[in-house]
Amino acid sequence: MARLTIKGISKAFGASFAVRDFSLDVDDGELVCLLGPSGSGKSTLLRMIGGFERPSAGSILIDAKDVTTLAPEKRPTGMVFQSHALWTHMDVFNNIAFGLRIRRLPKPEITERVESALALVGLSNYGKRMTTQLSGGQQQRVALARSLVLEPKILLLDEPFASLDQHLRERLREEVRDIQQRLGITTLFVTHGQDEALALADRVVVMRDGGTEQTASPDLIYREPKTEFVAGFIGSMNFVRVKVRNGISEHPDFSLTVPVEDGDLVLAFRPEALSLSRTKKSGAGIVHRSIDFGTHRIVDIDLADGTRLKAMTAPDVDWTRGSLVEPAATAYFAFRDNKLVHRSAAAGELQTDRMLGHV
Ligand SMILES: Nc1ncnc2c1ncn2[C@@H]1O[C@H](COP(=O)(O)OP(=O)(O)OP(=O)(O)O)[C@@H](O)[C@H]1O
Repeated sequence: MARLTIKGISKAFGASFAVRDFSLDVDDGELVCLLGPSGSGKSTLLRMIGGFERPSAGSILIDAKDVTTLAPEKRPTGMVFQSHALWTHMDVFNNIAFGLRIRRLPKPEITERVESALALVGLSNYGKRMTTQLSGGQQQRVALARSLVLEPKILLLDEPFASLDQHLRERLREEVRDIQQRLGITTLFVTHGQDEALALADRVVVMRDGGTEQTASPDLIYREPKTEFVAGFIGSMNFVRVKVRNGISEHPDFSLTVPVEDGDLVLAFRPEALSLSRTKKSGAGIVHRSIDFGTHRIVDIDLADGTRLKAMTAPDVDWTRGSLVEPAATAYFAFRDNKLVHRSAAAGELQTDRMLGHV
């Protein structure tokens, strides 16, 4: 088990920064997901921790030992990349044994450790297969075993399942979570799939432009997004731009009491916090589409100003296309200049698991 401490690291490529003054503490046995849009610096950060990239500033400590300038093989880290890069001229056993041979371990120990790594990833009896004879999912399992066999203190996973289909990705991420918990190995997992991050992580770091936008448990990220960016990035969210005058938002559909200074504001509602009622009033919202997901229904509504909203309703009420509806918000967030300035009391009670993967 190991603790990872990242202190104010930056990485500049020429004049631009891929990572900017990034700090994070990862606890013994914790699994942290780095989540963010393409180009937000996730891979660069992971590569610096693994020793494949030298930081321009800052330091990286593993169990209080400074490893900032150590070569990858001198660090107690194991990294699994998006493309597995297995050796095609070697069988599975030798792919996994390679790192142990370099370390000159005795032969019986190599055999024992490779076999237990194969068992860990569910590939016992695959040792003699050539890697070209494996499916994509099996190849990623071999890549994982190749890292785990070296017993790293810190496991670094850079979108390891990005190239696999959704079903397999879900299965493998469950397996990784299982292995990670069984071994109690401190893990950093890069992804740009929010469902993956929320399903796997003890904590999520939402990255943007090389910095941290928010670090919190998946549940808190969902229920208490600190910025408009995080609110829009995690789960489904509706945004409506309003002007606030005398503490009331001026909007034909969402006239709410918002205890903030007058001025422009962005109101944000989760689909499950939007309730609909039928109306005959012209100028109301119009149902664009309504999809039955069995457990719930997702209804798209167009407002008069062109804004499209998503509402989550009970599955058994059909909102036919073209019906006039009045949306009302039961919970909302209010953002100004990207920062959360107010959250209605009910917003803290939204349920992460109701929404994930559904909208
Ligand atoms: N070797 C390099 N030389 C120059 N610029 C680089 C280099 N590596 C990364 N960058 C830049 O740094 C920024 C962050 O890249 P990085 O790959 O870390 O992002 P990412 O969040 O992992 O993206 P993705 O999700 O697409 O993999 C990008 O703007 C990228 O173009």
